[in-house]
Amino acid sequence: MRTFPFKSSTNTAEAIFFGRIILKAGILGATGTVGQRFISLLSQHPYFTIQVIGASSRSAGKKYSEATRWKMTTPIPDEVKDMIVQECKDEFFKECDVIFSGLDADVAGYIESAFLKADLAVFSNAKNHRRDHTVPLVVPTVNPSHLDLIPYQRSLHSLHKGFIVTNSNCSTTGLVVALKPLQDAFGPFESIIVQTMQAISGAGYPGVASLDIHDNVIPFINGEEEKMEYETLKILGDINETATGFNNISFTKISATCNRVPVVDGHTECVSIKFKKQPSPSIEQIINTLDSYVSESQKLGCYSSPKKAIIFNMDQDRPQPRLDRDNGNGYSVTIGRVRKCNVLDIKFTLLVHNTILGAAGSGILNAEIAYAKGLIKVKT
Ligand SMILES: NC(=O)C1=CN([C@@H]2O[C@H](COP(=O)(O)OP(=O)(O)OC[C@H]3O[C@@H](n4cnc5c(N)ncnc54)[C@H](OP(=O)(O)O)[C@@H]3O)[C@@H](O)[C@H]2O)C=CC1
Ligand SMILES: N[C@@H](CC(=O)OP(=O)(O)O)C(=O)O
Repeated sequence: MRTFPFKSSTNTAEAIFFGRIILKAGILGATGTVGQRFISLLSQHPYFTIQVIGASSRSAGKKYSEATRWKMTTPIPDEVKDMIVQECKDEFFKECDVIFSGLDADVAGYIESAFLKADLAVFSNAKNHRRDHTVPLVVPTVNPSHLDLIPYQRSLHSLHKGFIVTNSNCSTTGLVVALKPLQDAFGPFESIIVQTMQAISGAGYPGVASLDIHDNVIPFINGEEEKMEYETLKILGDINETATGFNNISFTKISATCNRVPVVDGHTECVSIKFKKQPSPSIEQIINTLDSYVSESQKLGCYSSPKKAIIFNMDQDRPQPRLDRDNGNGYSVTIGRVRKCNVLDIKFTLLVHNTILGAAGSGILNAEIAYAKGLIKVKT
């Protein structure tokens, strides 16, 4: 296992001076909501340097500051604002050790496939490759063991260092962080019912029209419920002993209902679950299990890993998006209101930052874990 030698926030030059490993990162879809989050997180990251940024032909050839409509609350990082945006063609990214993709799903499928073919290591946010059984679908604080599929994926495409790893749908991300410790402790679920209240930033920029979302709730997000119902099972499943596929994408019944609400960042989810094994655990056992969960990314000491993957809040009116979305720098899921469910076994409410752990942050933490596991081959 490899570890990054230092854990501080010195700049790139100092890092090279100290002999630290620096991974050259390319960002696809750099001008969008997720792309901006990648830029903001990577520019403060001691082990990555932003090498190339790409977007559509509408943006290519322009300075980043002219091509993007920057919506982060911090300014555009100095090292990026004058960078020229490239077209998303693999030839412009061949010096990169890792590629982070925040591409629109209409184009992510074929662009990411071309990057894979060019032997590049791609961490994608888009939905396109998530259902491929040779592609790890990884939430970094839940199932990093699925990265072990990478050698098999490489062998199928005769690659030396390339692969595609996807992170999951943002609502699914929050849900599986809560479910994973419960499944590990108390066995599989009989059924799961989840209702989401999803932030506007989840729809990208400009996203939902202000006249639709202001003073309103929209009870439909295209394709979201199907994604939650499928991705949860893949993520909670096990890969087989030869790391060539999955053992048990389980038969848990899941029902998701997804709503868009007038919140800027942070998806809230109300979850009810029933365990297969009865009698079900007590509320106290559930709370202790959630509160004491330690993810593999924490054990590996990854730079972006939150100190706690789950932050349990006992207050009766939490979690709330405005108050809790930045917990663990946006990498923790906050859970509260654990109580008995009169229909299933238990119910609770969770909150996940949709563009950090739910998107760019997962890609970055997945890359840190893949590097620690020796799965990223760095150009020397
Ligand atoms: N927002 C969120 O919370 C989450 C989003 N995702 C996924 O991440 C991806 C990006 O989402 P988001 O940032 O919200 O979307 P945006 O619409 O904000 O950004 C889309 C990006 O894709 C680029 N793009 C569009 N068309 C092309 C093209 N033909 N060639 C190259 N680049 C192109 C855009 O470039 P340009 O500016 O030049 O048009 C822009 O950089 C999507 O697949 C989304 O489903 C996943 C989890 C959460
Ligand atoms: N659909 C999510 C964001 C998203 O783009 O998800 P996905 O990566 O699964 O397409 C939302 O609206 O909040």
